[in-house]
Amino acid sequence: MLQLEALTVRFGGLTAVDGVTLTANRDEVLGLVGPNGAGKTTLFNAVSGLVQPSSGRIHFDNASLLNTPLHRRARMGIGRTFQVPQPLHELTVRENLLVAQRFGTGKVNEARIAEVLEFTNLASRADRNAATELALTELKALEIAKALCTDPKLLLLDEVLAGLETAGKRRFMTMLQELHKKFSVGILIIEHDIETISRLCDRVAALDFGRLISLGTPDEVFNDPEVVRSYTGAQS
Ligand SMILES: Nc1ncnc2c1ncn2[C@@H]1O[C@H](COP(=O)(O)OP(=O)(O)OP(=O)(O)O)[C@@H](O)[C@H]1O
Repeated sequence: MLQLEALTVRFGGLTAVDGVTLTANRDEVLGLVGPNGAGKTTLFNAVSGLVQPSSGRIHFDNASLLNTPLHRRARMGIGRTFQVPQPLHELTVRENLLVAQRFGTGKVNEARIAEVLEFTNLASRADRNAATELALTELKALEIAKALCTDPKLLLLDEVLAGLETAGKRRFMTMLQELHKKFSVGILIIEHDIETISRLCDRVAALDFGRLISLGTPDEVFNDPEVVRSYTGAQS
């Protein structure tokens, strides 16, 4: 579904993503890991259209994305969440979903919004102010809900579990597993916690200094000496 071919993103002299070739399929949960600054968010930004690649190709459902503006990519089925939840201030939870859906699909589908509110456990919070009246878990659920109501084929999740305590993390992981099946949406997730990635993901891609250094099952990748070296090197 998503195919990256030798994707490279440079910021001046810095190569943030360096020749990454990778495929993400609709029937899988694919984890993206790597030390801080490895290029994970930049790769997401290139796929969703926030940054322009310096070279390489991005295809989604066999169509090139290189000259495709942000809102068109959303309409093609690419949904994303951000590391820091970004609700629209002054608006309720439901209004946030309406705006996200309008942007992502060009129309409003109230039934889909009701289904998504129910699924993300936000139905009772639908008329609350999104910016001031939600707890962190609810804000994170809203990020997922905003992406889900655009009917995505692929969800890019940027550290959605960060900051949650263990029980909240577990509930959230279950929700992600369920939405993957119920809405048949592929997931590409950035996450630092190895246990979370191991439980959630079918495959893992590891980046270091922008390069793809390992790709395989969670076991294969986390036991790959180059991946171990990239993490221990980053900490020393
Ligand atoms: N807009 C930008 N301009 C200049 N440099 C940038 C920009 N965005 C990212 N970078 C640099 O590109 C590199 C990759 O950053 P990126 O945020 O993609 O890494 P990451 O793997 O997502 O890190 P983290 O796990 O800390 O979120 C870093 O060195 C970062 O400082």
